[in-house]
Amino acid sequence: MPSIRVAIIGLGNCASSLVQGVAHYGRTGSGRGLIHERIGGYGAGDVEFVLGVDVDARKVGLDIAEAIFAAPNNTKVFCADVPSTGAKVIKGVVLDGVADHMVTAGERGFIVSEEPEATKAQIVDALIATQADILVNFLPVGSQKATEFYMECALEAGVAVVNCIPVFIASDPIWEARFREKRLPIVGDDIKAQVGATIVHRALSSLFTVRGVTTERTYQLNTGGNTDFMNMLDRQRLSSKKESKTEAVQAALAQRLEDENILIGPSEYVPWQKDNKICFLRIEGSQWGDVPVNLELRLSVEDSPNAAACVMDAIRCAKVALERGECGALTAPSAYFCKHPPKQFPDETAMRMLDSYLADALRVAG
Ligand SMILES: O=P(O)(O)OC[C@H]1O[C@@H](O)[C@H](O)[C@@H](O)[C@@H]1O
Repeated sequence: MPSIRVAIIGLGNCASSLVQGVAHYGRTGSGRGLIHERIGGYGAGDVEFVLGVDVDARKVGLDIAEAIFAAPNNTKVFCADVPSTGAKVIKGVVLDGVADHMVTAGERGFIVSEEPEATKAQIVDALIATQADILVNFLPVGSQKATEFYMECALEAGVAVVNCIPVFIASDPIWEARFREKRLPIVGDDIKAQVGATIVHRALSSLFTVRGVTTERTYQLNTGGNTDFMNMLDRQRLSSKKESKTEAVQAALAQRLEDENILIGPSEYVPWQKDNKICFLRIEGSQWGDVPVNLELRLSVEDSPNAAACVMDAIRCAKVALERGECGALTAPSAYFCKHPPKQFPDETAMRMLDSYLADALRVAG
Protein backbone atom coordinates (compact mmCIF):
# COMPACT_ATOMS: atom_id res chain seq x y z
CA MET A 1 0.00 0.00 0.00
CA PRO A 2 1.53 3.39 -0.95
CA SER A 3 1.83 6.04 1.74
CA ILE A 4 -0.42 9.09 2.05
CA ARG A 5 1.72 12.12 1.21
CA VAL A 6 0.84 15.09 3.41
CA ALA A 7 1.90 18.75 3.32
CA ILE A 8 1.37 20.69 6.55
CA ILE A 9 0.76 24.44 6.70
CA GLY A 10 1.60 25.61 10.23
CA LEU A 11 3.95 23.48 12.33
CA GLY A 12 2.34 24.28 15.68
CA ASN A 13 1.10 22.04 18.48
CA CYS A 14 -1.56 20.28 16.40
CA ALA A 15 1.02 19.40 13.75
CA SER A 16 3.31 18.17 16.52
CA SER A 17 0.67 15.81 17.89
CA LEU A 18 -0.18 14.57 14.41
CA VAL A 19 3.44 13.89 13.40
CA GLN A 20 4.22 12.27 16.76
CA GLY A 21 1.10 10.11 16.35
CA VAL A 22 2.23 8.77 12.99
CA ALA A 23 5.60 7.75 14.47
CA HIS A 24 3.93 6.30 17.57
CA TYR A 25 1.25 4.25 15.82
CA GLY A 26 3.62 3.26 13.01
CA ARG A 27 5.86 1.73 15.68
CA THR A 28 3.43 0.25 18.17
CA GLY A 29 0.66 -0.61 15.76
CA SER A 30 -1.54 -0.20 18.83
CA GLY A 31 -5.05 1.08 18.31
CA ARG A 32 -5.40 2.82 21.70
CA GLY A 33 -6.57 6.38 21.02
CA LEU A 34 -7.19 5.85 17.32
CA ILE A 35 -10.78 6.50 16.30
CA HIS A 36 -10.45 4.10 13.36
CA GLU A 37 -7.60 1.64 13.11
CA ARG A 38 -7.85 1.41 9.33
CA ILE A 39 -9.54 3.59 6.76
CA GLY A 40 -9.70 2.25 3.22
CA GLY A 41 -6.81 -0.07 4.07
CA TYR A 42 -4.62 2.72 5.51
CA GLY A 43 -3.27 2.57 9.05
CA ALA A 44 -2.07 5.63 10.96
CA GLY A 45 1.54 4.72 10.20
CA ASP A 46 0.89 5.01 6.46
CA VAL A 47 0.96 8.81 6.51
CA GLU A 48 4.17 10.42 5.26
CA PHE A 49 4.98 14.10 5.74
CA VAL A 50 6.50 15.47 2.56
CA LEU A 51 6.34 19.24 3.02
CA GLY A 52 6.13 21.67 5.93
CA VAL A 53 5.37 25.39 5.59
CA ASP A 54 5.76 27.90 8.42
CA VAL A 55 7.00 31.45 8.96
CA ASP A 56 8.73 31.16 12.33
CA ALA A 57 12.53 31.49 12.34
CA ARG A 58 12.78 28.66 14.88
CA LYS A 59 11.13 26.22 12.45
CA VAL A 60 12.00 27.28 8.89
CA GLY A 61 14.88 25.19 7.51
CA LEU A 62 14.44 22.30 9.97
CA ASP A 63 13.28 18.79 9.19
CA ILE A 64 9.57 18.49 10.09
CA ALA A 65 10.55 15.96 12.78
CA GLU A 66 12.62 18.66 14.53
CA ALA A 67 10.42 21.67 13.82
CA ILE A 68 7.48 20.14 15.71
CA PHE A 69 9.49 20.32 18.95
CA ALA A 70 10.69 23.90 18.46
CA ALA A 71 9.34 26.78 20.60
CA PRO A 72 6.75 28.08 21.04
CA ASN A 73 5.21 24.59 20.70
CA ASN A 74 4.34 23.33 24.14
CA THR A 75 2.10 20.30 23.73
CA LYS A 76 2.71 17.03 25.51
CA VAL A 77 5.53 14.96 23.99
CA PHE A 78 4.28 11.37 23.81
CA CYS A 79 6.78 10.27 21.14
CA ALA A 80 10.13 12.03 21.57
CA ASP A 81 12.10 10.15 18.92
CA VAL A 82 10.27 10.97 15.72
CA PRO A 83 12.42 9.75 12.82
CA SER A 84 13.62 12.36 10.35
CA THR A 85 11.08 12.84 7.54
CA GLY A 86 13.61 14.13 5.01
CA ALA A 87 11.22 17.04 4.42
CA LYS A 88 12.41 20.52 5.39
CA VAL A 89 10.12 23.30 6.53
CA ILE A 90 10.02 26.10 3.98
CA LYS A 91 9.03 29.68 4.61
CA GLY A 92 5.47 30.48 3.57
CA VAL A 93 3.60 33.78 3.53
CA VAL A 94 2.66 35.92 6.52
CA LEU A 95 -0.40 37.84 5.26
CA ASP A 96 -2.86 37.72 8.20
CA GLY A 97 -1.45 34.43 9.53
CA VAL A 98 0.50 36.25 12.24
CA ALA A 99 -1.29 38.59 14.65
CA ASP A 100 0.65 41.74 15.53
CA HIS A 101 0.56 41.00 19.24
CA MET A 102 2.08 37.56 18.59
CA VAL A 103 5.14 39.28 17.11
CA THR A 104 5.58 41.74 19.93
CA ALA A 105 5.19 38.90 22.46
CA GLY A 106 8.65 37.62 21.46
CA GLU A 107 9.67 34.09 22.46
CA ARG A 108 6.20 32.89 23.40
CA GLY A 109 4.68 34.28 20.20
CA PHE A 110 6.06 34.35 16.66
CA ILE A 111 9.61 35.23 15.58
CA VAL A 112 9.11 35.79 11.89
CA SER A 113 11.97 34.40 9.79
CA GLU A 114 13.86 36.98 7.75
CA GLU A 115 14.01 34.67 4.74
CA PRO A 116 12.04 35.89 1.73
CA GLU A 117 8.42 34.82 1.62
CA ALA A 118 7.43 32.13 -0.85
CA THR A 119 5.45 33.11 -3.91
CA LYS A 120 2.32 31.29 -4.91
CA ALA A 121 4.24 29.65 -7.78
CA GLN A 122 6.87 28.38 -5.34
CA ILE A 123 4.30 26.80 -3.02
CA VAL A 124 2.49 25.23 -5.99
CA ASP A 125 5.80 23.90 -7.31
CA ALA A 126 6.70 22.49 -3.89
CA LEU A 127 3.34 20.71 -3.64
CA ILE A 128 3.81 19.24 -7.11
CA ALA A 129 7.49 18.35 -6.62
CA THR A 130 6.79 16.55 -3.34
CA GLN A 131 3.78 14.78 -4.90
CA ALA A 132 1.64 15.80 -1.96
CA ASP A 133 -1.81 14.18 -1.93
CA ILE A 134 -3.25 16.28 0.86
CA LEU A 135 -2.65 19.73 2.33
CA VAL A 136 -3.51 20.09 6.02
CA ASN A 137 -4.28 23.65 7.12
CA PHE A 138 -3.19 24.30 10.72
CA LEU A 139 -2.84 28.10 10.49
CA PRO A 140 -3.87 30.20 13.51
CA VAL A 141 -7.52 31.17 13.96
CA GLY A 142 -8.31 34.36 12.02
CA SER A 143 -5.96 33.59 9.10
CA GLN A 144 -8.53 34.34 6.41
CA LYS A 145 -6.23 35.70 3.70
CA ALA A 146 -3.43 33.24 4.41
CA THR A 147 -5.85 30.31 4.25
CA GLU A 148 -7.27 31.58 0.95
CA PHE A 149 -3.72 31.86 -0.40
CA TYR A 150 -2.95 28.21 0.42
CA MET A 151 -6.34 27.05 -0.90
CA GLU A 152 -5.48 28.68 -4.24
CA CYS A 153 -2.17 26.81 -4.17
CA ALA A 154 -3.89 23.48 -3.44
CA LEU A 155 -6.37 24.02 -6.26
CA GLU A 156 -3.62 24.86 -8.71
CA ALA A 157 -1.39 21.98 -7.66
CA GLY A 158 -4.28 19.49 -7.64
CA VAL A 159 -4.03 18.61 -3.93
CA ALA A 160 -6.88 17.61 -1.60
CA VAL A 161 -7.41 19.60 1.63
CA VAL A 162 -8.19 18.98 5.28
CA ASN A 163 -9.11 22.39 6.70
CA CYS A 164 -8.67 22.24 10.46
CA ILE A 165 -9.42 25.88 11.25
CA PRO A 166 -12.52 28.07 11.33
CA VAL A 167 -12.02 29.85 8.03
CA PHE A 168 -14.95 28.75 5.93
CA ILE A 169 -13.86 26.90 2.79
CA ALA A 170 -15.59 23.49 2.64
CA SER A 171 -18.71 25.14 4.05
CA ASP A 172 -18.55 28.11 1.66
CA PRO A 173 -20.50 27.25 -1.52
CA ILE A 174 -18.18 29.27 -3.79
CA TRP A 175 -14.98 27.69 -2.51
CA GLU A 176 -16.59 24.27 -2.36
CA ALA A 177 -17.62 24.56 -6.02
CA ARG A 178 -14.03 25.35 -6.95
CA PHE A 179 -12.83 22.11 -5.36
CA ARG A 180 -15.60 20.27 -7.21
CA GLU A 181 -14.55 21.85 -10.52
CA LYS A 182 -10.98 20.68 -9.98
CA ARG A 183 -12.25 17.22 -8.96
CA LEU A 184 -10.58 17.54 -5.56
CA PRO A 185 -12.00 16.47 -2.17
CA ILE A 186 -11.97 18.65 0.93
CA VAL A 187 -12.80 17.86 4.57
CA GLY A 188 -13.74 20.87 6.72
CA ASP A 189 -14.16 23.22 8.38
CA ASP A 190 -12.70 23.53 11.89
CA ILE A 191 -11.77 20.27 13.59
CA LYS A 192 -14.19 19.01 16.24
CA ALA A 193 -11.81 17.41 18.73
CA GLN A 194 -12.02 13.72 19.71
CA VAL A 195 -13.55 14.42 23.14
CA GLY A 196 -13.44 18.20 23.14
CA ALA A 197 -15.64 21.03 24.30
CA THR A 198 -17.86 21.05 21.23
CA ILE A 199 -18.71 17.35 21.05
CA VAL A 200 -19.37 17.21 24.81
CA HIS A 201 -21.58 20.30 24.63
CA ARG A 202 -23.48 18.83 21.68
CA ALA A 203 -23.91 15.47 23.40
CA LEU A 204 -25.28 17.05 26.58
CA SER A 205 -27.56 19.36 24.60
CA SER A 206 -28.94 16.33 22.76
CA LEU A 207 -29.40 14.55 26.08
CA PHE A 208 -31.58 17.39 27.36
CA THR A 209 -33.59 17.22 24.13
CA VAL A 210 -34.15 13.45 24.07
CA ARG A 211 -35.22 13.54 27.74
CA GLY A 212 -37.78 16.26 27.03
CA VAL A 213 -35.96 19.07 28.85
CA THR A 214 -36.08 22.53 27.26
CA THR A 215 -32.68 24.23 27.15
CA GLU A 216 -33.10 27.85 28.21
CA ARG A 217 -29.52 29.16 28.42
CA THR A 218 -26.00 27.87 28.02
CA TYR A 219 -22.37 28.90 28.05
CA GLN A 220 -19.03 27.29 27.25
CA LEU A 221 -15.93 29.09 28.50
CA ASN A 222 -12.50 27.80 27.57
CA THR A 223 -9.03 28.57 28.90
CA GLY A 224 -5.65 27.41 27.66
CA GLY A 225 -2.00 28.37 27.44
CA ASN A 226 -1.02 27.45 23.88
CA THR A 227 -0.44 29.77 20.93
CA ASP A 228 -4.04 29.18 19.81
CA PHE A 229 -5.31 30.86 22.99
CA MET A 230 -2.62 33.54 22.87
CA ASN A 231 -3.52 34.33 19.26
CA MET A 232 -7.18 34.66 20.21
CA LEU A 233 -6.43 37.43 22.72
CA ASP A 234 -7.00 39.59 19.65
CA ARG A 235 -10.78 39.36 19.73
CA GLN A 236 -11.04 40.51 16.11
CA ARG A 237 -9.53 37.20 15.01
CA LEU A 238 -12.25 35.32 16.83
CA SER A 239 -15.45 35.98 14.92
CA SER A 240 -15.44 32.90 12.68
CA LYS A 241 -14.30 30.71 15.59
CA LYS A 242 -17.23 31.88 17.71
CA GLU A 243 -19.60 31.37 14.80
CA SER A 244 -18.27 27.87 14.18
CA LYS A 245 -18.49 26.78 17.83
CA THR A 246 -21.85 28.44 18.46
CA GLU A 247 -23.48 27.00 15.34
CA ALA A 248 -22.19 23.53 16.25
CA VAL A 249 -24.06 23.72 19.56
CA GLN A 250 -27.15 25.49 18.19
CA ALA A 251 -27.49 22.66 15.66
CA ALA A 252 -27.70 20.12 18.50
CA LEU A 253 -30.53 21.95 20.32
CA ALA A 254 -34.20 21.18 19.75
CA GLN A 255 -34.83 24.92 19.38
CA ARG A 256 -32.28 27.59 18.57
CA LEU A 257 -31.50 29.92 21.46
CA GLU A 258 -31.61 33.69 21.17
CA ASP A 259 -28.11 35.19 20.98
CA GLU A 260 -28.37 36.59 24.50
CA ASN A 261 -28.93 33.06 25.90
CA ILE A 262 -25.90 31.36 24.39
CA LEU A 263 -22.27 32.29 24.87
CA ILE A 264 -19.59 30.02 23.48
CA GLY A 265 -15.99 30.79 22.90
CA PRO A 266 -12.39 30.85 23.95
CA SER A 267 -12.25 32.99 27.03
CA GLU A 268 -8.83 33.39 28.53
CA TYR A 269 -5.14 32.76 27.91
CA VAL A 270 -3.47 31.19 30.93
CA PRO A 271 0.20 30.67 29.96
CA TRP A 272 1.01 28.04 32.59
CA GLN A 273 -1.73 25.78 31.27
CA LYS A 274 0.37 25.27 28.11
CA ASP A 275 -1.57 22.91 25.81
CA ASN A 276 -4.00 21.88 28.53
CA LYS A 277 -7.44 23.26 27.68
CA ILE A 278 -10.11 23.58 30.31
CA CYS A 279 -13.73 23.95 29.35
CA PHE A 280 -16.36 25.19 31.80
CA LEU A 281 -19.80 24.45 30.54
CA ARG A 282 -23.25 25.20 31.92
CA ILE A 283 -26.68 24.30 30.57
CA GLU A 284 -29.83 25.61 32.20
CA GLY A 285 -33.11 23.94 31.32
CA SER A 286 -36.73 23.48 32.32
CA GLN A 287 -38.04 20.03 33.07
CA TRP A 288 -41.30 18.51 34.37
CA GLY A 289 -43.62 21.20 35.77
CA ASP A 290 -41.35 23.91 34.34
CA VAL A 291 -38.97 23.20 37.20
CA PRO A 292 -35.34 24.25 36.57
CA VAL A 293 -32.48 21.84 36.03
CA ASN A 294 -28.87 23.04 35.77
CA LEU A 295 -25.84 21.13 34.62
CA GLU A 296 -22.21 22.18 35.13
CA LEU A 297 -19.20 20.42 33.74
CA ARG A 298 -15.45 20.95 33.75
CA LEU A 299 -13.51 19.18 31.01
CA SER A 300 -9.72 19.10 31.04
CA VAL A 301 -7.90 17.88 27.93
CA GLU A 302 -4.58 18.19 26.14
CA ASP A 303 -5.84 20.23 23.18
CA SER A 304 -3.60 19.15 20.31
CA PRO A 305 -3.66 15.33 20.56
CA ASN A 306 -7.43 15.76 20.89
CA ALA A 307 -7.49 17.48 17.49
CA ALA A 308 -4.85 15.23 15.88
CA ALA A 309 -6.97 12.10 16.44
CA CYS A 310 -9.64 13.53 14.15
CA VAL A 311 -7.20 15.00 11.64
CA MET A 312 -5.58 11.57 11.23
CA ASP A 313 -8.92 10.08 10.18
CA ALA A 314 -9.87 13.07 8.04
CA ILE A 315 -6.57 12.70 6.12
CA ARG A 316 -7.25 9.05 5.40
CA CYS A 317 -10.82 9.83 4.30
CA ALA A 318 -9.48 12.49 1.91
CA LYS A 319 -7.02 9.97 0.45
CA VAL A 320 -9.77 7.39 -0.05
CA ALA A 321 -11.88 10.06 -1.73
CA LEU A 322 -9.01 10.92 -4.07
CA GLU A 323 -8.70 7.27 -5.02
CA ARG A 324 -12.44 7.00 -5.61
CA GLY A 325 -12.56 10.16 -7.69
CA GLU A 326 -14.87 11.93 -5.21
CA CYS A 327 -14.74 15.70 -5.13
CA GLY A 328 -16.05 18.70 -3.24
CA ALA A 329 -16.77 18.68 0.49
CA LEU A 330 -16.99 15.13 1.84
CA THR A 331 -20.34 15.05 3.64
CA ALA A 332 -19.90 12.32 6.27
CA PRO A 333 -16.24 12.97 7.23
CA SER A 334 -16.86 16.73 7.42
CA ALA A 335 -19.93 16.27 9.62
CA TYR A 336 -18.20 13.79 11.92
CA PHE A 337 -14.80 15.45 12.25
CA CYS A 338 -15.59 19.16 11.92
CA LYS A 339 -17.49 21.81 13.82
CA HIS A 340 -18.59 23.76 10.74
CA PRO A 341 -19.32 21.27 7.95
CA PRO A 342 -21.36 22.22 4.89
CA LYS A 343 -24.28 20.38 6.49
CA GLN A 344 -24.73 19.62 10.19
CA PHE A 345 -26.04 16.23 11.30
CA PRO A 346 -26.60 14.88 14.81
CA ASP A 347 -23.33 13.21 15.84
CA GLU A 348 -24.90 9.74 15.93
CA THR A 349 -26.23 10.21 12.40
CA ALA A 350 -22.83 11.49 11.25
CA MET A 351 -21.24 8.41 12.81
CA ARG A 352 -23.61 6.06 10.99
CA MET A 353 -23.00 7.92 7.71
CA LEU A 354 -19.26 7.71 8.24
CA ASP A 355 -19.45 3.99 9.10
CA SER A 356 -21.20 3.21 5.85
CA TYR A 357 -18.77 5.46 3.92
CA LEU A 358 -15.82 3.61 5.47
CA ALA A 359 -17.35 0.16 4.91
CA ASP A 360 -17.72 1.09 1.27
CA ALA A 361 -14.13 2.34 1.10
CA LEU A 362 -12.91 -0.93 2.59
CA ARG A 363 -14.89 -2.96 0.04
CA VAL A 364 -13.23 -1.00 -2.76
CA ALA A 365 -9.77 -1.40 -1.14
CA GLY A 366 -10.48 -5.16 -1.06
O1 LIG B 1 -12.69 21.24 21.78
P1 LIG B 1 -13.36 21.66 20.50
O2 LIG B 1 -14.46 22.62 20.73
O3 LIG B 1 -13.75 20.49 19.67
O4 LIG B 1 -12.30 22.47 19.66
C1 LIG B 1 -11.03 21.97 19.57
C2 LIG B 1 -10.20 22.34 18.40
O5 LIG B 1 -10.57 23.54 17.78
C3 LIG B 1 -9.76 23.92 16.67
O6 LIG B 1 -10.24 25.10 16.11
C4 LIG B 1 -8.37 24.14 17.18
O7 LIG B 1 -7.52 24.50 16.10
C5 LIG B 1 -7.84 22.88 17.83
O8 LIG B 1 -6.57 23.13 18.40
C6 LIG B 1 -8.77 22.41 18.91
O9 LIG B 1 -8.37 21.12 19.37
